Amino acid sequence: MAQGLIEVERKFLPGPGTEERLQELGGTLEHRVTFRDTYYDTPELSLMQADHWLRRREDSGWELKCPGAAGVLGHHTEYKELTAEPTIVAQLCKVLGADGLGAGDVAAVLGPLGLQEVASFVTKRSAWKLVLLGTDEEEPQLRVDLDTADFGYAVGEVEALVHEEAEVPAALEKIHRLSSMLGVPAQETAPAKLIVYLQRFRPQDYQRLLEVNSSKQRPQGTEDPDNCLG
Ligand SMILES: Cc1ncc(C[n+]2csc(CCOP(=O)(O)OP(=O)(O)OP(=O)(O)O)c2C)c(N)n1
Ligand SMILES: [Mg+2]
Repeated sequence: MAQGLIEVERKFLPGPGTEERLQELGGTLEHRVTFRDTYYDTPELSLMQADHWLRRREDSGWELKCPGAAGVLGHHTEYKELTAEPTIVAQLCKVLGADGLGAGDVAAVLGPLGLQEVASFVTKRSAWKLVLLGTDEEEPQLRVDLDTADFGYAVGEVEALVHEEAEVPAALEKIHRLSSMLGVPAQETAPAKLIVYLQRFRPQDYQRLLEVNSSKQRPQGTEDPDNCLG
């Protein structure tokens, strides 16, 4: 993927008819693929607490997702995806307040930055692409990924990749239109696979993240219907 693209996405819970509906809407199945993701963080989850998500995806390398202008907003998220290792290292040092580690390989700074594996799981994905009828055929084309993780959680995402913030509103409009055509209830949110993994297998870490997010997002004494962990 090109460096620094903005991923705008909305997650949903797929049903048994989702693939058929995608076909009816003119979607084409690009591929079915299986991959392992391993996520890294400090023991205190300093990266996740700062809404940064570092992972190595088998066969495609390192990636750091950093919040875009909106981060998590209502039912959609907006993240920059960094894939060039020197850029990832520079951003890790910035977020973790470390200096003088140079701009080398990510693997070489894991130890010095105190980063260790926090989650690892395999995903089976069917990847679809689709151009909505009635829109110009220019980018952003929409992508729909239907994922099933090896710990039994299935989640879908409608996604557009754009180059700059100015393109985000149009991408969002298309994402919401397609979500509705797929029968996704307007208020539905679905947690990321990693979040469900933490909830099931590292409940204390999950709780820690929840607390940090609640205190960041919620004015004192109000409800939290839209916690950003989904
Ligand atoms: C509703 C909601 N979604 C995501 C986040 C942030 N977040 C949680 S885990 C996480 C990292 C994993 O992102 P995700 O899109 O779930 O991964 P995946 O679909 O496997 O990778 P892709 O192939 O799309 O790059 C993020 C950004 C959040 N706080 N709230
Ligand atoms: Mg995603």
